[in-house]
Amino acid sequence: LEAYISETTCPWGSLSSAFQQYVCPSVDVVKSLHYVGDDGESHQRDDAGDPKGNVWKTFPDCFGEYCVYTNNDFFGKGISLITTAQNHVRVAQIQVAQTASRLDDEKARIAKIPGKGKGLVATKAIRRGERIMAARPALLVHRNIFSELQFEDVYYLMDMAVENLPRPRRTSYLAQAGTMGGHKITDILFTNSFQMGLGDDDDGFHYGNFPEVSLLNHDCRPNLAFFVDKNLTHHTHAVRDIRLGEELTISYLDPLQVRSVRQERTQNSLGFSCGCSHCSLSKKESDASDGRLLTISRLDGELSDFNSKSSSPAMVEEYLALYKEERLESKIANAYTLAALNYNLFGRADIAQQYARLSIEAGLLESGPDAVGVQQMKILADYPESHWSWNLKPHRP
Ligand SMILES: C[S@@+](CC[C@H](N)C(=O)[O-])C[C@H]1O[C@@H](n2cnc3c(N)ncnc32)[C@H](O)[C@@H]1O
Repeated sequence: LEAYISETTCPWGSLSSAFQQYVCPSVDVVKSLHYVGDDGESHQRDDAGDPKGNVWKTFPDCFGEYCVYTNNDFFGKGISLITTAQNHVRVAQIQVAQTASRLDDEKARIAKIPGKGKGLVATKAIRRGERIMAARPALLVHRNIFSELQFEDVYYLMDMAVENLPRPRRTSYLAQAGTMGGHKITDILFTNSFQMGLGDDDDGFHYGNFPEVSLLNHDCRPNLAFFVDKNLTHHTHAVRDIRLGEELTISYLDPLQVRSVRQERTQNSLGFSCGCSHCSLSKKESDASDGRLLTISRLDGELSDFNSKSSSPAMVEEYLALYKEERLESKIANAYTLAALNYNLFGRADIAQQYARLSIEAGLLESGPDAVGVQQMKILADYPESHWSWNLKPHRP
């Protein structure tokens, strides 16, 4: 028995309605009203939608502070954690509808991508702002196990965590590529994980594995942005219009770095030689790109120094033009934030508001509605003249 519940409304009144429709759609959530317990019988959930009783299993073999915790029902598909008791409590307290991960099958299909293995390609034209996927983790692993435990103990915990997942979840975990070699289950984690925090402290740092997301290859100029929200859901949205047949990509690294640094990172930390179009530019084109990235970095420093005497509207416009020329749509929210703040410092409320709205739109795709930067730009967009930055450096053309 399942209930279909409409969830999510967009809180951002100041955005264009076309954009809101993409970023904050109303979604049908499948919420199961019954669950199958360990006894194999069907049981009813309580009013909050959670199964009665503790459905987390804790396994007796722990190493140091780290144990395996598995819940066959969490997020509708099951999850295993290798973590401390404190972090287990943090995850167990998350109250979300039991929605399974979803990839809109109408938007993408699996394809072989030359030089990259498998990947996802668009099966229809996709507009900027459209959601591609919302995915839930199969495995969360505390990062300290790799520095604090012996390798044999790490492998034992990894094997146990995956072995205990429900069969479909285990199968999708094992279907992911592992490209670094060594212990297969650990290799899969390193090839396909995202670093994420479960709290504000260092103890919250984990590697999260989302099998549905793992088919997305890397591009230094990707067409998707992603973020993981506080309920551990991984969201991917289009950051520009995408053509039918185009590969869907995310960036595994900071796209503002110059080519040699990006390539060093993919080769030495991620274990592959990047074959994306931006890394394949001729030396001349790549040198020009690196020059723009270095200028962006210099202008960023000037525009972030709110006492700087040299900042000007022309500098802001040059900075944004370089972002566009560099095709940095997947990481442009911060640039619009700096533009909004600087125009507000110059006492130009109208332009500051325009850039604050662009920053909110980009920020919703890059970091989600709860991000501090998005909240702050909302205040500036609505009340520029009450903002701390208002007219501190009046600029008269
Ligand atoms: C998360 S998986 C992506 C899906 C993978 N291609 C597959 O077949 O399952 C990451 C791996 O894909 C390959 N890959 C991703 N982006 C690439 C790129 N830009 N250039 C070359 N290989 C890439 C690398 O082998 C990398 O370790």
